[in-house]
Amino acid sequence: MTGIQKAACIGGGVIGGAWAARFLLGGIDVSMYDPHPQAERIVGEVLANAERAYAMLTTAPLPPKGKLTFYKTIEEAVHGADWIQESVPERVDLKRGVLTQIDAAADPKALIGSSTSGIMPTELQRDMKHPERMFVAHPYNPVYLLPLAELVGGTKTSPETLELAKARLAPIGMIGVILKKEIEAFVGDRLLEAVWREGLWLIHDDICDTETLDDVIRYSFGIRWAQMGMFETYRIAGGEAGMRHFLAQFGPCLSWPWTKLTDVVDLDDALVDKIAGQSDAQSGARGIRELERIRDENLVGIMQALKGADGGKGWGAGKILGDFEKHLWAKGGAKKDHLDPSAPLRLIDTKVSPAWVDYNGHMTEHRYLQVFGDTSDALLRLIGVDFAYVEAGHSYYTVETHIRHLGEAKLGTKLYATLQLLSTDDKRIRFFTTIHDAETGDALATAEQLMLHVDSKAGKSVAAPADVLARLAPIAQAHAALPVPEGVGRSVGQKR
Ligand SMILES: NC(=O)C1=CN([C@@H]2O[C@H](COP(=O)(O)OP(=O)(O)OC[C@H]3O[C@@H](n4cnc5c(N)ncnc54)[C@H](O)[C@@H]3O)[C@@H](O)[C@H]2O)C=CC1
Ligand SMILES: C[N+](C)(C)CC(=O)CC(=O)[O-]
Repeated sequence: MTGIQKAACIGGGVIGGAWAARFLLGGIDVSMYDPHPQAERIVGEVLANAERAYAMLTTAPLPPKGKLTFYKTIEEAVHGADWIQESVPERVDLKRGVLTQIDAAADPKALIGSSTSGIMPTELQRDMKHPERMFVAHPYNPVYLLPLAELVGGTKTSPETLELAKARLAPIGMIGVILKKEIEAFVGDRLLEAVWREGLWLIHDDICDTETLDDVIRYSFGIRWAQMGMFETYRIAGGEAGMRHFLAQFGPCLSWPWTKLTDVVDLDDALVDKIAGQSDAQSGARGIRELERIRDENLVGIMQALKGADGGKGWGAGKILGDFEKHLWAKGGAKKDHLDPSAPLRLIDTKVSPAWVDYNGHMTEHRYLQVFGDTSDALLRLIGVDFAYVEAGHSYYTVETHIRHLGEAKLGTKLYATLQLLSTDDKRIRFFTTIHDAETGDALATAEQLMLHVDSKAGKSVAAPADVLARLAPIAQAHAALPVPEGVGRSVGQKR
């Protein structure tokens, strides 16, 4: 994948700060320009939340975090950047001025994206000298978690620019969707505005309050939209007769009408007070950063669930997450030259994230199995059993596991896992993994496990190929000389 080498963020508010976090956590250095006196604090807080979210999102090896530098001018900030993202307030005159300044100072080959929620790129690129590399890259909040950027070109944008932008977003876990034509507010905000307009009327007319309205969304079609969107959902709602039947049944309702879509509610002081008051009553007990953290935990949970959907292939945003993780593993997984076979292999470094903690206030039991599984996956990648190998039809399956819990891991505890081979043959790998507290080195849990090499299409065990066995052999040989770890061969309840 062709990635971004250096990014510049012009504007570091809600969206610019979150773009910066997406780039930095993707290993890209970021130059930032924002005249706000507290820009560094604000971006720092967004980045802290983003790091917390990534720790929950994935155990795949993130690249070393990029370096964030604040500059006093746009010219300095864009110097050397190959992706420049403009995220200043939504005013056409301001954006046009800033983009023209960026254009004058940037490398002519740099891509220039605007975060605008609705202004057409043709309007924005009007005064630029190199408008062919300017486009809208409209993201969704929080940019560091939600993968979509709508890519929209203006009349002067070259088609190559949009393709290049799409390719450069993939390595940071994003998906660029190229729109066929430019239109104000693009696709997402057209839909959101329609729903929002209707929501404002429902509050204005005292049909419900803000909390009830949010409940209606989050207990019903909000969850549905997160996984299938609108048309695939409605296809199912048409039953066996599908979309045609759905359109025939519900199409006529469009003209009854059920909505006030074309009327714009007057956001006068009374309505603003009413909405703000109801929103304070609904959510005011929590600060914005706290609400952001709750939102992020929920989004991570949804995305992780979707990653395992469709028989493990991944679905929707979960498929994008799965592809991102494959890319991370391919780039950073198990650095072979750092692994010394004369000791148990240190294969995983991780941290106890909030989603891992149970009602006892410590890491819950299935997360231990997850870390053990991630560790054996790392061993497999080391011996050449990677995603391509599995897709080609062979794999190792775990057939037996015995876990012992020896200590507690609380929220935020840094962990690492070491693996020692106990015995191997052409089909089997028996091994012993220890999860350690990274601060003290103490063993917190151990697992003795057995994996079997399989032909996954035939559904039976077969001998592993010679090249895999050849990579396994030197590790097995070196580990045979190590003392047998305490706990090997223990059964449940057995006395020490
Ligand atoms: N907030 C949201 O949910 C989303 C916003 N957007 C778009 O992102 C853009 C930014 O919006 P937000 O981040 O929400 O606004 P914001 O108000 O949080 O941030 C704007 C930032 O731009 C800075 N700024 C003002 N003039 C500047 C200049 N001349 N040069 C550099 N920085 C300057 C401000 O100091 C502020 O930090 C807008 O175009 C908006 O439509 C896109 C997707 C979602
Ligand atoms: C409210 N908004 C128009 C700025 C929203 C967006 O542009 C996208 C989003 O994150 O909802």
